[in-house]
Amino acid sequence: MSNIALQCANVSVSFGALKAIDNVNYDFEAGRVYGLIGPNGAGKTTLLNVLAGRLLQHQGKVMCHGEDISALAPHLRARHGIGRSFQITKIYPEMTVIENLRIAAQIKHSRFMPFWIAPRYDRRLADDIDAMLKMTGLAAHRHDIAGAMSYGLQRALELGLTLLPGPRILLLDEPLAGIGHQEIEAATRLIQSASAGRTVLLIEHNMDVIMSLSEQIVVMCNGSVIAQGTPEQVRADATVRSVYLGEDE
Ligand SMILES: Nc1ncnc2c1ncn2[C@@H]1O[C@H](COP(=O)(O)OP(=O)(O)OP(=O)(O)O)[C@@H](O)[C@H]1O
Repeated sequence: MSNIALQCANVSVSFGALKAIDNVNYDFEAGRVYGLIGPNGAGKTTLLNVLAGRLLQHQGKVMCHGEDISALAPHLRARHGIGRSFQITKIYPEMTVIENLRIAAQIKHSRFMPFWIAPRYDRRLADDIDAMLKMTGLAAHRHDIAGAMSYGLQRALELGLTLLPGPRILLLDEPLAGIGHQEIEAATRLIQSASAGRTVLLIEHNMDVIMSLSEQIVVMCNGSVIAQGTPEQVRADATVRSVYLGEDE
């Protein structure tokens, strides 16, 4: 069986005259963490939207474990094990942490449950929620109103909501955006533990974080993949340095 989890085959996206994605071909191997970098407007979020099914108007194909998923909406891609988080936090701010997680757990187990199954069903929900509270470090905040917590904790909760259905493929769009300095380390550790055993595509502008978390870096510019390799290879790549890392380095 192929070890390719996600595949872009000749993917292009146009917004009017602008070619946001220009014939991208890329195979993402199962179980690896990929960092997607590139200057503003390079096409990173657009590519993630194509993979997540939020942008169905594209040319070319998206394959998941060899199956063509190009026409599938996001909730149907979720059934193929694809989970996605956003630049802007998507939680239920008026609810408590545990209420937020309960909704995600209920969606996960949303099959018809006869009443005699209910106690076992409830136990499964409770187990899933407990596991996620532990993983996200939110156990002590379980009864806090989500929207009143620090932004770092809100992002941890959002990642928990994304992880609860058990995705095998995680698409993370700037998971550290807006997080204060003091919370970056904990958030990075959480992403690292969430990545274990999964295929991950990560967009992140914090270079130290993305270089430390990713096994492979994919560099985009003007809608194309212009370089790829390990973080060390990409740091040393002359083209990447001139178009992207140049000024910072
Ligand atoms: N819905 C849209 N309509 C028109 N143009 C769009 C749309 N979405 C993205 N674009 C344009 O497509 C190009 C790629 O945008 P995209 O958001 O994918 O880049 P990015 O690499 O994620 O940038 P950033 O790092 O700033 O988030 C940009 O020029 C952007 O302005």
